[in-house]
Amino acid sequence: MQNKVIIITGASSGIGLACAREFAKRGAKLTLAARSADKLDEIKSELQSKGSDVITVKTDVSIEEDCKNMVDETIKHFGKIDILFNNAGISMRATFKDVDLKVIKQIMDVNFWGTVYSTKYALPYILEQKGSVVGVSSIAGYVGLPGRTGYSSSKFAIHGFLEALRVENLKAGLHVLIAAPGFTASNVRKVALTANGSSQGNTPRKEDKMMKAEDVAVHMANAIIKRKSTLVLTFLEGKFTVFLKKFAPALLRKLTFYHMAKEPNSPFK
Ligand SMILES: NC(=O)c1ccc[n+]([C@@H]2O[C@H](COP(=O)([O-])OP(=O)(O)OC[C@H]3O[C@@H](n4cnc5c(N)ncnc54)[C@H](O)[C@@H]3O)[C@@H](O)[C@H]2O)c1
Repeated sequence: MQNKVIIITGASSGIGLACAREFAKRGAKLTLAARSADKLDEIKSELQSKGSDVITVKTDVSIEEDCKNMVDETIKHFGKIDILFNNAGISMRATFKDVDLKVIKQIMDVNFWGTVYSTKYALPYILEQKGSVVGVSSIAGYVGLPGRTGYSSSKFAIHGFLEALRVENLKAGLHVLIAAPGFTASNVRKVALTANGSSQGNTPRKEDKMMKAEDVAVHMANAIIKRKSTLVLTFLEGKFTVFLKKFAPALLRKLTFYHMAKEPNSPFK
């Protein structure tokens, strides 16, 4: 990753922040994008004190103009883009029967449209470098998860978008990685949207029993360097789910239902 220019969306916490630290450690030059300028500036200072070349761009990825600006600022400072790491994302916790449709729309705007806008403006520069577009998906992008209709839809949509993009640019030398971490300790569950669009405010799972974002970041960096097409992390929630989806989908539906229904205050039983 030495001297590669990488844009990371959603770099202010969780997997995005851990990737910023990991990629910087490996010599990358970074554009850190998220909505909170203060948080980004703290991270920039930390990484700059270790000698990294880093800029921050306050960006709401659900706003097309912000994504264009993120790319323009990167080109202004670094002159090229090698890798776009589409990581910004939000989740939900409500059944479709109860959920306000604005919640589904908000999730699509951030997870799907954020990826589409960012990729649209960064792609011409990435093609010049024969670089990489990464989409941080989820196991919810392989199997529809109950209580997560909007989240699963957004991740399935990312898979379709990135798979098509990969084939379209086969001859141009573009690398596309679809990465699906399993449960990883982060803010994603705490800030997940409820039926009326408010934040859930707490996590229903034991975050300390999950993968660490720092470990996920090492796998992400290795998968980018090896130009892998997919990365599915963890056996039980990850590889096993993808295997069952292919060979025993009815069994997977039952296991998914009972596994997710066990969560405290699960919105479905
Ligand atoms: N943590 C997990 O268990 C897990 C599992 C699978 C996939 N993922 C995916 O990993 C990615 C990162 O999530 P995380 O777990 O680190 O959660 P997180 O909540 O800690 O991080 C999400 C990041 O996205 C940013 N973000 C949210 N909305 C944004 C917007 N409109 N514009 C710009 N930035 C925005 C947040 O500020 C934050 O920096 C997400 O796409 C998530 O779906 C997470």
